[in-house]
Amino acid sequence: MSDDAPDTRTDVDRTPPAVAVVDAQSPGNVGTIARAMKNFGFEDLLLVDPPELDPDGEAYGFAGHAREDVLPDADEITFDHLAENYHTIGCTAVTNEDDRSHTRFPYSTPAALAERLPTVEGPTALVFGRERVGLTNEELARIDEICSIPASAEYPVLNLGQAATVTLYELRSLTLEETQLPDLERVRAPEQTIDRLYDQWAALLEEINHPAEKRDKTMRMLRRVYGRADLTEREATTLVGLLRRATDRPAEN
Ligand SMILES: C[S@@+](CC[C@H](N)C(=O)[O-])C[C@H]1O[C@@H](n2cnc3c(N)ncnc32)[C@H](O)[C@@H]1O
Repeated sequence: MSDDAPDTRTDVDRTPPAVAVVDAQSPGNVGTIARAMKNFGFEDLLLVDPPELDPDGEAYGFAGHAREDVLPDADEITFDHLAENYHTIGCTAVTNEDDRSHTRFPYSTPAALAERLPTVEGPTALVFGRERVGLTNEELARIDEICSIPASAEYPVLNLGQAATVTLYELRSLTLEETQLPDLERVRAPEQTIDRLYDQWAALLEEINHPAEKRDKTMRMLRRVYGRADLTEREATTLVGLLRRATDRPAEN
């Protein structure tokens, strides 16, 4: 963010949640999660009972640029330490059958969590479970709240790497002040350029002897079309140029 750009996010807690993975059975999953963390600005990876992470193996192979920091900086901790020192958010697929249990219910979606997490005090951790069996009921019972990704009712269980990636994407407002995407607002056509476009259209309607009684209606239609089109400056000036050439064109014999 540039120095003079207004920061509308001053109320956001700047400490993003840690990401904890419990008993990740495959090193590749740890690498995938580390990469997603780096993509979406998360830094603190906590590993409970991790597999061996060989620097020449799958974890580092899948981690992309996270092999430089997120992965080597990961902390190995116990589940007890996690439960006792963090506000824990257990990520798990929740289904209709879970609505009477206090283990997986109630839940927040990741999008709802992104809104509410800044109001939670102290260190927080998103907790992901094993690829094969997820988080056990005993582990879920010690977790403070549940987060579940809305997915197909027929098949709501994502694989571990996908679940972490979707969740971190939804929570990116907690970590990223800006993304790589160019600001569309900066390239949008200003009002003066759009006015020039309408002036050129009016000149063209005149040029082609569009019936006088239809001109207002036609101009209204054009304003609606361009209003929906959300033109960039470059698009609008190109159209102005083309219309000007059509208007200036000498009459054909
Ligand atoms: C392949 S799943 C585990 C499947 C296991 N049979 C279960 O039902 O939990 C691996 C991990 O991905 C995460 N996960 C998968 N689907 C999810 C969803 N819809 N919402 C939130 N987390 C999900 C959970 O952390 C889960 O422990």
